[in-house]
Amino acid sequence: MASKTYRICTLPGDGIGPEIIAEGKKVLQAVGKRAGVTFTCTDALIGGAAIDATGSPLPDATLEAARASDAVLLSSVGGPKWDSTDPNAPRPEQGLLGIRKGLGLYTNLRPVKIYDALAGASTLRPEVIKGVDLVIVRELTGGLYFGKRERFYDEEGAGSNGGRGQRAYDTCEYREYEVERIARKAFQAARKRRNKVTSVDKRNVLETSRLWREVVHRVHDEEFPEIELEDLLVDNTAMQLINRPADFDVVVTENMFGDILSDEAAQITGSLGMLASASLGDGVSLFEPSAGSAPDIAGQGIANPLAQILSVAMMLTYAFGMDEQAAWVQDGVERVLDDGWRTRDIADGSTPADHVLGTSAMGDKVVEYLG
Ligand SMILES: NC(=O)c1ccc[n+]([C@@H]2O[C@H](COP(=O)([O-])OP(=O)(O)OC[C@H]3O[C@@H](n4cnc5c(N)ncnc54)[C@H](O)[C@@H]3O)[C@@H](O)[C@H]2O)c1
Ligand SMILES: CC(C)[C@H](C(=O)O)[C@@H](O)C(=O)O
Ligand SMILES: [Mg+2]
Repeated sequence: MASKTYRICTLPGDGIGPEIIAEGKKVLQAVGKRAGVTFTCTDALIGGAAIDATGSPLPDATLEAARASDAVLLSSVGGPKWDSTDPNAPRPEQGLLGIRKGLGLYTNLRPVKIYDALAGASTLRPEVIKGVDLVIVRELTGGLYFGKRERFYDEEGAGSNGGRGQRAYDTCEYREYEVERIARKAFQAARKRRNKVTSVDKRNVLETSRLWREVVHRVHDEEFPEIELEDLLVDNTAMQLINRPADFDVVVTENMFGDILSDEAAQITGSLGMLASASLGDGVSLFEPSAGSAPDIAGQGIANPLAQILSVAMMLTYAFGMDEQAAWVQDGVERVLDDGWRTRDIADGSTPADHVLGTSAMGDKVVEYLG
């Protein structure tokens, strides 16, 4: 009988993207071989690479290929090469936002977990980060990222240069159903974890936040009364994440707050290079590291591929229901770390030089330790 085949649309993107996605594919192929499943990976263009080749950060062909696949594995986009001063020039990040919107990926899960072996890599004291195991549930297709925006000249906009000056605005908008569905995802996630949700907003200032809090509470009271629900203002959350990170279980918040808080939470683990993410909607899902294209280390073969590899584990769980195989990957990563193998970003003074691996060698190591 022919083995089951899953078609994966792979998007290498820019900077370290092509280097780390190669390691994700390597691990995926090793899992497929052991599980008797075929994974076919087909690359498509996104971000700066797509701008260079086609003029668009998200060519139609890419969105079509993503829609026709069983899952999408993305790396990262962006870099100084495409940082134009022309506000109308295409930006790589538009490709990422476009595919999130195009696939209707309104839920972004960003798990943050401390690996015992990496406790020393964090800038926080070991007793503060002990037991940290939280997930940020970030709303991904609304808010400031997708609101009406404009930049224009007017009299009032003038700076010290006088005359007509520039003026710009972005708008933040949320509809009730958008808050409702992400709240539901957060409570459902909490049911499978420690039954606690922290909802983050800025209700003392923003109307969208007042709507957010109201709707989150309604969904809670009507559908998930057994879950513990805590409200926190976003500025306080930024502080509490550093102060008492182990107290958080599920943190649900709107798009922009989730972007900022997830980088902060990632740093609790010591490196952005460890944080995987899953973007889910009602159709094809997308899996990607939370970090960016790291232009400062691109092309050197030293980037940490573990977030990409852990994104593959999330893909196995969420897209294919292959929990057992996802655990092979997660356990493999954990044992690699337990045995002292590191990439440069998570190495410290006590790491022997022969245990500091490059990107590709780290991918090989995970394959060696699978399961
Ligand atoms: N999902 C995405 O595609 C995504 C996410 C964030 C930023 N970006 C884009 O990436 C570009 C660079 O942004 P930035 O420098 O602010 O953020 P970044 O996440 O690329 O890098 C921040 C720091 O973390 C380090 N880092 C990130 N990933 C790493 C890895 N895998 N291994 C080791 N170190 C790693 C980098 O070297 C850098 O010092 C920008 O164009 C930005 O828009 C893309
Ligand atoms: C690159 C950028 C558009 C993106 C975001 O802000 O969502 C990134 O920072 C992320 O966290 O995935
Ligand atoms: Mg971000």
